[in-house]
Amino acid sequence: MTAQTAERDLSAVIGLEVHVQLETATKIFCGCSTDADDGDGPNTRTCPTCLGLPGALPVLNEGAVEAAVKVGKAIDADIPEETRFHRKNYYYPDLPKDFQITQYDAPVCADGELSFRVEGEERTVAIERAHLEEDPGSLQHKGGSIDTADYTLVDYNRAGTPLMEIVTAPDFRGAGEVRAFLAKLEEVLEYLGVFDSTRDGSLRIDANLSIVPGDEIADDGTIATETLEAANRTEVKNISSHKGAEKALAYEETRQKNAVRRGREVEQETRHWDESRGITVSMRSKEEEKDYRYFREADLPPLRVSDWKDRIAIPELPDARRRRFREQYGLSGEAASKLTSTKQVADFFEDVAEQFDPDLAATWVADNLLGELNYRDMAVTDVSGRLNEFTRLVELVADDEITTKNAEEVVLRRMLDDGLAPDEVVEAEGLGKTDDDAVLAAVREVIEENPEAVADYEAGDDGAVNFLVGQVMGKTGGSADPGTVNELLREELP
Ligand SMILES: Nc1ncnc2c1ncn2[C@@H]1O[C@H](COP(=O)(O)OP(=O)(O)OP(=O)(O)O)[C@@H](O)[C@H]1O
Ligand SMILES: [Mg+2]
Ligand SMILES: [Mg+2]
Repeated sequence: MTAQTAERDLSAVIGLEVHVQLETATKIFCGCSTDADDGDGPNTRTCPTCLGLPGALPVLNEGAVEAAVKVGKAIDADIPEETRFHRKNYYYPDLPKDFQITQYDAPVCADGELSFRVEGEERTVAIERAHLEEDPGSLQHKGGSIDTADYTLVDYNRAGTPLMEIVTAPDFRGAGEVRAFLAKLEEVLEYLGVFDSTRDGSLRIDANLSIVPGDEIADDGTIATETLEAANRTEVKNISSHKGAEKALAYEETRQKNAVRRGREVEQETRHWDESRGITVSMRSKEEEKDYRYFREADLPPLRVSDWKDRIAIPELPDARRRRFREQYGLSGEAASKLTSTKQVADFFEDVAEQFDPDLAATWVADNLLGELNYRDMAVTDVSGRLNEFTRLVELVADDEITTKNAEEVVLRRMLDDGLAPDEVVEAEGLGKTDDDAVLAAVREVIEENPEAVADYEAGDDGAVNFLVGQVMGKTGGSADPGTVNELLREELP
């Protein structure tokens, strides 16, 4: 077999476990703040419960369950009548009580799915389950990374932050698909208001990858369960960015394909993604389920969500909102995508579109505002308190009080750079369109001062008007409307 056929005959199979921090004010089993890093220093947001001291009892945070139910609804999952917590036992310094309270056989969400677009195609990946659990503390490796550090410090401020672990089926066939999926997942979670992507470490990925011979993949892309179970997979733990996941998986795919091609077996193991070196390194052989000695968490009774879940509402999700924007406002697909990129942008646009022609609102929000914000590394959330100022700017343009060019290039920029209100910029820069009398006076002066151009015009040279328009624009400091000047000139010329 040549290397080329071998390449074609092997396919990567990828499944993800995505851990997302749910946005709640307090931790999942105690009243400590979830603000892990508000400047007070390590281990200041802790109590006997999240420190795992003997005898401390967990009390479930209702807000965390509501957030989880919202996620379940957004991914079309089944939310069972009753959900339960289990103890997953393992020894590691980030987990002082030596077990993590998590879910096992009755997770809060099961059998969901998420669709996303990759390279112009719609893909749907199954979500096997999504369950609630507590985040462990965070380790800080000093003098190196996890495998090379001199020593390690532990901070329990993060311990007990509500996490949702979202487990996909092994439905991905490449790292690029994973990246597109993660972007879509984050978008949905942010729309739900249960997640903050700007928070450090708020999304962490365990990426599982195995190599399967291409002829084991059916025409519809499915792979037999026995094949999936038989394939040795590696799990790259704790990747903290989309880009990291993409790179780690691309690396792992190449590494495993090379091993298979050389006739070596891939070890079933847990690996670590070393961001700075751009490689994955072996950490330990993969633990098996029995290693965790799962058993019921007796300190938390089973939770009935059956009637409660119906009262938990979710907002319009990005796909639906994009569709509605196209229909209701007549926007192009591209404009609708841009304007729904975050819930905040979409809300902002709708506030502006309520007051103006949707096309004008779309141009101003999608092109001008987002462009200028992007250039400054700012987000719509940085200006959401200034909606009135922004609508005033659009109003100045709509009412023809300032030119579009000045609005874009002067007013908007100074609003963002100097925090000025639009009327203040117009005043400071003298941008108000010159009133008609002043323009007429300038037109007459220009005709007086340029007898040669006037003669050319009389001789039939229409281009001479353009020259005269330029002269008038110069006299009025660019504030006159060129179309009006043109008309006035033709009226005044002999
Ligand atoms: N052959 C395979 N190749 C790649 N990924 C796979 C394969 N089979 C299963 N997976 C993926 O492995 C993951 C299994 O996650 P799950 O949480 O169920 O178990 P785990 O990793 O053993 O448990 P833990 O939570 O302790 O890490 C899923 O994302 C699944 O899609
Ligand atoms: Mg898991
Ligand atoms: Mg795992």
